[in-house]
Amino acid sequence: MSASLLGKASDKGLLSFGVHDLRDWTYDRHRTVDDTPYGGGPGMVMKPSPWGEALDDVLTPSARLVVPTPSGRPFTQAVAAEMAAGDHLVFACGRYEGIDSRVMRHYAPLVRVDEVSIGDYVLAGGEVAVLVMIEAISRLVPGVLGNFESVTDDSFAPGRMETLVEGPVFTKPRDWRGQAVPDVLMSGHHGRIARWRRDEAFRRTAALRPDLLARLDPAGLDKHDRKL
Ligand SMILES: Nc1cc(-c2ccc3ccn(Cc4ccc(CN5CCCCC5)cc4)c3c2)n[nH]1
Repeated sequence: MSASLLGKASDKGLLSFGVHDLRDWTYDRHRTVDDTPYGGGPGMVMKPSPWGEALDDVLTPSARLVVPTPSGRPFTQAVAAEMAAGDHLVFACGRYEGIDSRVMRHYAPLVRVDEVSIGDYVLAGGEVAVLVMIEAISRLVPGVLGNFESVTDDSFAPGRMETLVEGPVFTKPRDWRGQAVPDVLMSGHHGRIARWRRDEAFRRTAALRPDLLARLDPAGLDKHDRKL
């Protein structure tokens, strides 16, 4: 029995994973996957032919091809939720300076192709970006997370803001190094606790992520509070 989140999901038959080695689709002695860029420039570019052979074997008509790249569409919670609704995701992990652009163009008429960035910084390849996306997507698949609670409310539907706007959290002991847990959380008054958490969440978000605040639906948050 696996201990990991994804291992458990796999054991439960909620998700299945396959990892493929691009070099299995090379046919030269050196198993070449890269070459110099046309037009010059730094580094190497991944050849289109191994990718074409591999993706012809791995893709299915209902698959969605996800290609991490520094300049792609931002990967957000909403994109994660969109991808979690699908039944087959194929992630193409590039290296070097990226994959020959003709590969994405070739598959665009056949399957949904998304070139996606996980942030405005440059990694050495797509693998770590894919791990980030797999974790963010998998936790939104029903049954994968044990505590899938309170996100069923439509104002907190997965992919909305429920995991991006949160207040401070506390657990035992009640006093730690001279800091006490806020009294309201000990009151047992769920209405007051919900309101305090919402206010703290807004306060933290205003301070750290004012850009998110603009997109928040206060009505939704209020509605959520009333539900508690
Ligand atoms: N969010 C995020 C995703 C990635 C990511 C994802 C996948 C791959 C595959 C390779 N790399 C490395 C790399 C390095 C530099 C460039 C830019 N370079 C400029 C000059 C002309 C050619 C292109 C592109 C790719 C990747 C990087 N980084 N950050």
